[in-house]
Amino acid sequence: MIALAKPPLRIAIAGLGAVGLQVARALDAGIPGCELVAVSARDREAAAARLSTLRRPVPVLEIAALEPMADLVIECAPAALLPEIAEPFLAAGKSVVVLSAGALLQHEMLIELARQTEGQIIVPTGALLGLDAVLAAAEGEIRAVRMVTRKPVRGLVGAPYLVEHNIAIDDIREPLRIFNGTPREAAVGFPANLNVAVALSLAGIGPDRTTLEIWADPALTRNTHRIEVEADSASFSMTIENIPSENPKTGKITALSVIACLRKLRAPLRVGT
Ligand SMILES: NC(=O)C1=CN([C@@H]2O[C@H](COP(=O)(O)OP(=O)(O)OC[C@H]3O[C@@H](n4cnc5c(N)ncnc54)[C@H](O)[C@@H]3O)[C@@H](O)[C@H]2O)C=CC1
Ligand SMILES: O=C([O-])CC(=O)C(=O)O
Repeated sequence: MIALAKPPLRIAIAGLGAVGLQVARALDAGIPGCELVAVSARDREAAAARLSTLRRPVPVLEIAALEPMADLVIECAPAALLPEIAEPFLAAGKSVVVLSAGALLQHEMLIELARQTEGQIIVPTGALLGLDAVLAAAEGEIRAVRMVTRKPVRGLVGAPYLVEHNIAIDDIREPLRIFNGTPREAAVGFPANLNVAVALSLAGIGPDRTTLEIWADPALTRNTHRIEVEADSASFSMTIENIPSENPKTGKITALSVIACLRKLRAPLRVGT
């Protein structure tokens, strides 16, 4: 006997920028088992105009109005909005896809809330690679995880860490190391830039034992992340060179990672950890 079809997962998107708009378009084009039901945006009129080309336009609502309408929300907004977006969904035992992964470290109560209600926080691989291998290695013993991020100057300007430490990068002619520390420190100093390092640390040995260097490189056009892992099961190193999207801080692959993650939620065949 064939089981009855499940109702589609009702999906809301909070933040209609470089990531949100592309994910909205993909959902509108069709991701099996998923249905876009609403979005939230700062400028609601502009968002409605951007959505008018969808086959099935959806309402643009306040953040607080999303939860009653949806089973899952995709947070792709400025990091400061993470608690406002995630908390109602988690309190109701629902799921949240989190792009502003760095902000999870400042709001660890969200993870505790998900534990209590059996909700779920899903951090997609985003602009990074290899979290499947890092997760597998973490089931054994990981000795070290190192990450080196190199970004074009325009992908870093304005970061609070640079302002606070009076580091001027606009006119540099050579690559300059601007940070050497941990993902926990970077999440505060580079909230719009180093979500990837926090995602890596959550998959591996945590935000205090992972090490991170950030370089501003005037010759680069791509956001480049290199990861090196030493574990009792394997040693591996990986590099990704991200082509920036319409937002120079965000690689094009980020939205595609979210789309792949959504496709996996109801897929008959799941590949990768
Ligand atoms: N985990 C990862 O691998 C990556 C994470 N990110 C993070 O994902 C998030 C989204 O990135 P992008 O789409 O590039 O950013 P974006 O700046 O292009 O879009 C964010 C959108 O949120 C909107 N917004 C602002 N206030 C709002 C409010 N009160 N209600 C609803 N919407 C509001 C803005 O108008 C903007 O359209 C950022 O936090 C970014 O740092 C970005 C790249 C990779
Ligand atoms: O590489 C990118 O495109 C984005 C990035 O570093 C991040 O948000 O963590």
